Amino acid sequence: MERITIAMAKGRTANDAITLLENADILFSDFNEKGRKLIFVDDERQVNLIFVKAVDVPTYVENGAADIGVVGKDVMLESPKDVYELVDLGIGKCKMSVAGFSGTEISRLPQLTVASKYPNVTQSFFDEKGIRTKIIKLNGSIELAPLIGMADVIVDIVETGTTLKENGLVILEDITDISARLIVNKASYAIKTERIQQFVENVKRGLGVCT
Ligand SMILES: Nc1ncnc2c1ncn2[C@@H]1O[C@H](COP(=O)(O)OP(=O)(O)OP(=O)(O)O)[C@@H](O)[C@H]1O
Ligand SMILES: O=P(O)(O)OC[C@H]1O[C@H](OP(=O)(O)OP(=O)(O)O)[C@H](O)[C@@H]1O
Repeated sequence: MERITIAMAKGRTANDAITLLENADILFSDFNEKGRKLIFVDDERQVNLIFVKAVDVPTYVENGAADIGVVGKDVMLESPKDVYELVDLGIGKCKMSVAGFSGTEISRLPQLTVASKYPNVTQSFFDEKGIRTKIIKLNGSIELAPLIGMADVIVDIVETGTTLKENGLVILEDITDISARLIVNKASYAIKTERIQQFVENVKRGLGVCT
């Protein structure tokens, strides 16, 4: 049997992703969410699991360092990669939204300053609306930007809405729903077709998705 390598993030989606693999009969008995181990090997089923930063998952898959990846749709939208996106895994559900102070009229401003971790998605979204923007790329604590006057609005992930609420912000417009996707390296899919198709079928069966 050919060995396959799966890349995923050891962040908030890791536990659900591990459960998905378990449902597909792939077990990493020594996995511990609090541990710092970055690579796990299942010799019986010929699967390696590597933990990388969420935004790097598609890079590992595109370059063939991993055959398969589990990654948020937000990451794929921001930096599209030349990979196959095969399954919506239905975990890591959240949405990407424009948020700001209640009553902010986006289209009234001559130029909108937007803070975001997602500058490319932000640019396309406002370009499509014909709204001129200045985009400030941040890597975290995005909700702070309107509070200190650095941006008029933000584009960020909203899950429970707690972060917005606790900072006195509201959703002004939703951009898109987000969930984790299973992505596959194109060459791996060509070379290890049966092995990868079998893996994908097992994952889908574990998800309860009809194939
Ligand atoms: N509340 C949330 N905030 C951010 N991402 C969320 C949330 N809920 C689900 N997600 C999904 O989980 C992924 C983020 O996972 P993770 O926490 O590992 O990455 P991260 O926020 O970039 O963390 P880090 O910068 O610490 O690596 C996102 O790409 C998104 O698809
Ligand atoms: O709607 P909620 O459930 O409150 O979740 C949304 C928040 O979670 C994420 O931040 P994260 O925890 O990744 O922190 P950071 O971006 O500030 O690093 C995201 O950027 C929002 O700030």
